[in-house]
This record gives sequence, C-alpha cells and structure tokens, in this order.
Amino acid sequence: MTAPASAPGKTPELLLEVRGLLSQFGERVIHENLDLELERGEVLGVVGGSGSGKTVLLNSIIGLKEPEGGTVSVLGYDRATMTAAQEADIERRTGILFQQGALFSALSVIENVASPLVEHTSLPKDVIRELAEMKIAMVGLKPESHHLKPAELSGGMRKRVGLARALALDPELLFLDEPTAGLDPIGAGAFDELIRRLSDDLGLTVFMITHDLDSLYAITDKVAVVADKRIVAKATVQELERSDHPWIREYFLGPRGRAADKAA
Ligand SMILES: Nc1ncnc2c1ncn2[C@@H]1O[C@H](COP(=O)(O)OP(=O)(O)OP(=O)(O)O)[C@@H](O)[C@H]1O
Repeated sequence: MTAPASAPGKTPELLLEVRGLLSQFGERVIHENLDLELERGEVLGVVGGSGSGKTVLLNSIIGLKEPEGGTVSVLGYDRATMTAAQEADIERRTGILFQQGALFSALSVIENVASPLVEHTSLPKDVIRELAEMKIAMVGLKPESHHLKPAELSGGMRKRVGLARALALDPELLFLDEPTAGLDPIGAGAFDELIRRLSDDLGLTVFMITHDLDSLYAITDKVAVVADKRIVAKATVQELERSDHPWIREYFLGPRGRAADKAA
C-alpha cells in the first residue's frame, strides 16, 4: 500500500491546478469549465472515451495548446502569466513520456536519455553519461542496449527508454500518455509495476492517460474521468465502481472492468 497523497489536516500541495478550462478548435468545444487538481505524491489515472479530450487536456497542461479560457497552473506557476525562466523551471522539473516514445531516431539509447541533461545542465560529459546510465538501469534495461538505435528496440524497450529520458532530470511531476498502449499484457504489467515502484521510491507525482483498466487498478491512487467536456469525477476506482454516470458504469462495470477488478 502507498502512503496517502497528503497527511490529514495538512493543506495538500497542488502541483497541478486547472480551473474553468475552455478548449476549442474553431467552433468545436472540447472542454468547458473543466477543473482538475493533482496533489504532490498522487498517481492519477486519466480516462475517457476516444475523442473525449484527454490528449488535448495534457497538451493544455504542458503548454502545447493555448487554452481558450480558464487557468492552468503547473508547479504553482500560472501558464498565462509565467516568465520564460519559470517555464524553463517547469521543463526541468517535469518529465513527459509521449505515446510513441518520441525518441530521436538518429540517436542511440544513451544519447536519447542524456539529451535533457545536455540541454538543461552544464555538467561534464562523463557525469552526464553516468547519470544516463543510471536512469537506463533504473528502468530495467541492460548496458548492452546503450548503443542501440530506437529502430533496433522492441516497443516495450522504446517505452522504457522514453521513461528513462523523462526521468533524466529527476522530475517531481511525470506525464504519461498511454504508457502501456501497444504492449502485451505481461509487458504492460511489468511497465505498471515499474511506474508504481518509481513513484513510491522517488515520491513522483504522476498524471497518466490510459485506456488500460489493469493499470488503473494496479497503480493509481485516483482516477479522473473526462466526459461531457469536463472532469465528471475524480475518485478511487472502488468509488468509481459505485458511480451513476453512464459512461463510468459501462467502463468499470462492463465485462472488461470486472475482469480487471478481479485481477487486481
Ligand atoms: N489539432 C486539432 N485540430 C482540430 N481538432 C482537434 C485537434 N486535436 C484534437 N482535436 C479534436 O479534439 C477532440 C479530442 O481529441 P483528443 O486527442 O484529446 O482525444 P482523446 O481523449 O485523447 O482520444 P483517444 O483516447 O482516442 O486518444 C477530438 O475530437 C479531436 O478530433
């Protein structure tokens, strides 16, 4: 069992605060009045139907999409008013694992993992190399992988390299976009375990978009549900199983949901 995200009686520290988010593409409204909070130490799963706006939400949080309304604060900085130095601070203190890994295809595994250290620190080359080697070991890859190029890796290995790179700068906040998509159930289970262990050992706060019910049961503290253009619920999976919302009921109490519950 993991410790609760915040001690009782203590005001939780919010690493992420989204208020009244409005997201649009032309006339098309994706989010309206969306609120979401993430406390330090929390592992949050983000679910929702296909096209419900999970990736657009992630992009609004990490600064890839400008919101049409509302506020987005990351690590206490308001995205709309932050300075370039504050934005760089966020970049240093957050890690992102994109769905396809987004590795540099021309670079080797170790060069990919080292790239944030090269960009954001002035550490000597040998120290950068050592730190990158450490992160690669941390995600369970062998030294033999160091010189391989992304095209020479399996899907699961590519995800691990992406995770090692996301962890390169020892982030406080980690964003994962469908980390187990495309992995077989055993590979996905191992990846879930890895993320939970890293979050427990390093005190990482995690925002994880997923379709994977097993992941939700295995590693999240809470799950936020994107539906009806907003977050309709943020609760534990056990609480969500008792929800009246039709999409949540179908998702958690349909045949797939029941199987994941049993396996957990
Ligand atoms: N650049 C864009 N221009 C226009 N519409 C977009 C753009 N990006 C996303 N959308 C629309 O926004 C909606 C939400 O997309 P989003 O990718 O966030 O969904 P999602 O919940 O992540 O879906 P999935 O689970 O299938 O990945 C979709 O209807 C999509 O077509």
